[in-house]
Amino acid sequence: MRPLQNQLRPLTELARKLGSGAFLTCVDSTEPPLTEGAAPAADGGAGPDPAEATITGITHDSRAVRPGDLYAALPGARVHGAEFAAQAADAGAVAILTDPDGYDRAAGTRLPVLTVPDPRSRLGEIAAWVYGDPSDGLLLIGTTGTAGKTTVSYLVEAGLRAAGLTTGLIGTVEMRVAGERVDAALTTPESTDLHGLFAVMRERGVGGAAMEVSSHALAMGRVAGTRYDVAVFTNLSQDHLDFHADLREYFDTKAMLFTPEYSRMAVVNADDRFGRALIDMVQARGEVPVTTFSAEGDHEADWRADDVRLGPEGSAFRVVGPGGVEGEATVRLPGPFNVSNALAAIVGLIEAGIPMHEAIAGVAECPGVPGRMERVDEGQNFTAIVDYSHKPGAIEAVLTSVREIATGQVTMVVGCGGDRDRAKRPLMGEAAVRLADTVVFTDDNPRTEDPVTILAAMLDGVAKVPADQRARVTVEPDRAAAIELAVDRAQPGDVLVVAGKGHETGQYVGGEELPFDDRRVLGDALRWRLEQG
Ligand SMILES: CC(=O)N[C@H]1[C@@H](OP(=O)(O)OP(=O)(O)OC[C@H]2O[C@@H](n3ccc(=O)[nH]c3=O)[C@H](O)[C@@H]2O)O[C@H](CO)[C@@H](O)[C@@H]1O[C@H](C)C(=O)N[C@@H](C)C(=O)N[C@H](CCC(=O)O)C(=O)O
Ligand SMILES: Nc1ncnc2c1ncn2[C@@H]1O[C@H](COP(=O)(O)OP(=O)(O)OP(=O)(O)O)[C@@H](O)[C@H]1O
Ligand SMILES: N[C@H](CCC[C@H](N)C(=O)O)C(=O)O
Ligand SMILES: [Mg+2]
Repeated sequence: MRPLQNQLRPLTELARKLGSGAFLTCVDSTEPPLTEGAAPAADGGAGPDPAEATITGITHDSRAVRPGDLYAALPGARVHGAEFAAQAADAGAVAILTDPDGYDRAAGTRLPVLTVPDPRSRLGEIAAWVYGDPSDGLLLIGTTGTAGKTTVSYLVEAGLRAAGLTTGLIGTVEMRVAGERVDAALTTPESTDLHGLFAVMRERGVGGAAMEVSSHALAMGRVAGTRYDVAVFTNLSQDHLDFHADLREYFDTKAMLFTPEYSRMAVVNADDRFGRALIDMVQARGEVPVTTFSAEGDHEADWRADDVRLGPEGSAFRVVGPGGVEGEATVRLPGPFNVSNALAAIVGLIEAGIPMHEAIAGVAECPGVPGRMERVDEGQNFTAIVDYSHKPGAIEAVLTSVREIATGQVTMVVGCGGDRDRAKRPLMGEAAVRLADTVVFTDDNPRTEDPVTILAAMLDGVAKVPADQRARVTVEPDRAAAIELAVDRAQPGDVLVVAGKGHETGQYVGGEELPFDDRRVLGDALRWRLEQG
C-alpha cells in the first residue's frame, strides 16, 4: 500500500542527512565519489546528474518498484538486492541505495547510486524521511511477545475504534487502513513498506493504530525510526531459535522495544517470568515508565483481572486498577490466556489515553480473530476449533483451555513447519501428547524439508512422555486426511483442535504454495460426516 500524494525529495539532501560514510555518485562521472553527501559537479557524461535527482518513494524489493522510487539494494541471506538493480531501473527506479558490495552492479544501471556501509541499519530513518515522518501524530500501540501479538493487536484496534478514532492495524493476518484490507507478507513489514503504510494512514485520517512487532523486525531494524506511544509485552517462550542464538538473545531482542528509542511507555505481563525480568530491567534503567498487569493474580501488578468467569465462547472478568478503579470486561475468545490478552489490550489502551470504559467496550465488541480459537460449526455435536498454535507454549495454553470446556475427549491435529526452529518440534510433540487424549501428527508447511524428518522430530518428543500418560497417537502426513480422520472419530462432547495454520490459506511444499485452508477442510469434513448421518 502506497500513498497517493508524494513529496519530491532531493537525493543530495538525503546524502547529506546520512553524513559521513555516504557517497553519492553518478556512474559515468570521472570525478571520485563525493563524501558527506555533497553533490558532484555535472559530470558531462551520459548518466543523470545526481544533483538533480529527486525521489518520491522507496522500496527494498525490485518487484515492487514504482516510477520515482529509490531502490534499496540490500545484502540478504540468500542474495544481494543489487542483483536486481537492472530490473528496478527498468521498473522506473530513479536512484539506488546500496552498500559497497552492491556498488558495481548498481552502477551498471547508470542511475545515481548512494552508497552507505550498512544500508539496512539506516533504512527506517531513510524511509521515514522519504514520506515526511508519517507516523508523527499517529497514536501507535505496538505489541511484542512470543504469543498473543495478533490477538492483542485486534483487541487494541477495536478499542481505538470504540474511542471514535479511524484505525489502522498491522500484523500477521492482514493490514487494515481505515477499513480497507491488504494481505500481509510479514508480521512486521520491512521499514520501507511500514513508512509507506503510515503515509497511507496519514492520508486517510487514521488517528490510532495497533501493530505487532516481531523479534525479527527488531533484530533487522524494520521498526527503526518508529516510535510507539505504548509498547505491550505479552510473554516469551520457545520459538524462532533458528533465527536467535538462544532464549536469552531472543529476550534481549524483544526488550529493545522497551527503550526510549522505540517507546514512550511500557505495559508488561507480570504473570510471565520473562515479563517480570523485563519489568525489573526497564525499571532499573528508569528511562521508560512501566505499567504491569496480571490476569492470573499470582504476582503483584498495577492492573488485575479479578473474578474471572471462563466460558466456552469467551470470558467475563473485573478489571481492577490503581487506586481501586474498576470495570466489568468481556472478551469473545475462550481460554484464560485470552483473558490475559484482553487485559493487555485494555491496559495498553488506557495507558495510551483511551478512557477505560471505551477500552473495555472495544474489547467486548471485537468478534474474534481469524484463525485464533475460531470455531467451525456445521451443527455437529462436538466442538471443532482452528487455532494458530505452532509453538509449545501455545499448544499448552490451548489444550489446557479446551480441557475446561470438553465434556468428552480432546483431540489435536498438529504438525510443525519446515525451515523453522527445529528445537521446538519435540517440545510441541511432547506438549500435545501430554495434554490431549488423541493426537494426529501431520504436515504443516514442510517448505524445503523432508516431511518425514519433521514428523520424526515431533515423535522424539512423544517418547519423552511415559506411555501410560500420553495421548493415543496417529501419524497421517496428508493434512486433509488427518483432519477427516479426527472428525470421523469425534464423539459427542469432544473438542477437536486443528492447530498450527490458523488463518493461513496455503500449504508450502517445496517451492510451491498449494491452496489449503484448515477452516474449509474442517468444514467440508464436518458437513460430509453429517450427510452420512
Ligand atoms: C530471516 C528474515 O526475516 N529474512 C527477511 C529478509 O531477507 P533477506 O534480507 O535475507 O533477503 P534475501 O531474500 O536474501 O534478498 C535480499 C534482498 O533482495 C531483495 N530482492 C529479492 C528478490 C527479488 O526478486 N528482488 C529483490 O529486490 C529482497 O527484497 C531483499 O531486500 O528481508 C526480506 C525483505 O524484507 C524478507 O522478505 C525476509 O523475510 C523472510 C521471507 C521471512 O520468512 N521472514 C520471517 C521468518 C519473518 O520475518 N518472520 C517474522 C516473525 C513472524 C512471527 O512470529 O509472527 C515477521 O515479522 O514476519
Ligand atoms: N497470551 C497467550 N499465551 C499463550 N498462548 C497464546 C496467547 N495468546 C495466544 N496464544 C496462542 O498462540 C497462538 C497465536 O496467537 P497470536 O496469533 O495472537 O500470537 P502471535 O504472537 O501473533 O503469533 P505469531 O508470532 O505466530 O504471529 C494462538 O492461536 C493461541 O494458540
Ligand atoms: N510466523 C510463523 C508462522 C508459523 C506458522 C506455521 N504454520 C509454520 O509454518 O510453521 C513463522 O513463520 O515461523
Ligand atoms: Mg502474529
